Amino acid sequence: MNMVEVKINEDVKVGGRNPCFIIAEVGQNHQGDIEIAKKLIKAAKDAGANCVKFQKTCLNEKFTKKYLERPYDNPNSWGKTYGEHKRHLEFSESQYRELFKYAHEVGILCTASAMDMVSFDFLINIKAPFIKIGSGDSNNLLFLKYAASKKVPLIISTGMVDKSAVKTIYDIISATHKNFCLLHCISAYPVPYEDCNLTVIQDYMNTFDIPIGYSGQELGTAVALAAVALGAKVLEKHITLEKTMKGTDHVCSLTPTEFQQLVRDVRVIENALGTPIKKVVTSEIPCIDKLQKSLVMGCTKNKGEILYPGDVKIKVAEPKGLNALHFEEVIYKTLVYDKKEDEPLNQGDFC
Ligand SMILES: CC(=O)N[C@H](C=O)[C@@H](O)[C@H](O)[C@H](O)COP(=O)(O)O
Ligand SMILES: C=C(OP(=O)(O)O)C(=O)O
Repeated sequence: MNMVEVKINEDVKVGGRNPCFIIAEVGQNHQGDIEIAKKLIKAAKDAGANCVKFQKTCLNEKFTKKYLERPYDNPNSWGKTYGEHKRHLEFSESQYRELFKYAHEVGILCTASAMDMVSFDFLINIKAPFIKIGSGDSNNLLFLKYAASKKVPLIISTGMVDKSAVKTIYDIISATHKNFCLLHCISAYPVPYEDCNLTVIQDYMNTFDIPIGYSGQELGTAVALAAVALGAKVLEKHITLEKTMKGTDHVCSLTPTEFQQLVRDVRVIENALGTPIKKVVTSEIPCIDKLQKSLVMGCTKNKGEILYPGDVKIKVAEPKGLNALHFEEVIYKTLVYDKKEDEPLNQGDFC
């Protein structure tokens, strides 16, 4: 496991031995409604997430005019064209300030993905603690260089590209600073389980000397939990008030209750990962006392007689004899006391 930490602010560090940093991705699940956005901030806080995240886009920077004008005719659309749809989902600068203020009052870190350079500057301006760069920019080398030059903490997703592009992302940012994490991500809504390729997390951990995480768009929490067990130090999952709401991402999002269960289970897993040193632990002592086998006499024998293999048995006994691991050491030794069948055999009973 690499021990490198990323410093989000004075109080929050990601990676190393720190608990997994869990991001509740609101994205555009707020339906363009600031009250829903606030409910989601509160839900993220109540669920135990470390951070709540939005998506900030300057539409003319991210999309071509023609793309914005194309019809967006589907059940998740908030307008006739893609531009109208996206405009409906975009909060203004003052709304962002209100949301950041609300998150501060609620007591949860709040940030957004910068979907373009203008939005990146905007987020720096409103003092986002770190900036997320989503998979939509994993091939945007110009943007990545720009982001690197600003030297703010970054969390970067790597959907839609292959490993060589991920190395390029790493090279671009690390040429300027190392205060960033890479997230394994597959960009499909939802991701079929067989496409999650979670073991990429381990490959990233072996390749890059920065914290590695996972941004999951698959259904449910099982894959995300496995990501943490594999070593993810950042975990991002979408959150929604209701999966049946209109919008592309709701279906692959977690409800507040599911998000709470995810956070709870992540913490259980982290606790349970423990140490790779196999040892007897204190909580096993009652079971050792009750059920661990030890050496006892297989038959009645007298002082001076030799203990042949069939004379020593391994049984659960009370009181206990020697740990059964010592079986070989006892065989062919001579008894120094008379012993009845089933009596424990202890150090000093033979020579
Ligand atoms: C790759 C990327 O940006 N993905 C984002 C993060 O996961 C998504 O939230 C998209 O913004 C969303 O799926 C777009 O949906 P529509 O096109 O219906 O507004
Ligand atoms: C697209 C985003 O993230 P990801 O690629 O991790 O889904 C995002 O944060 O806006």
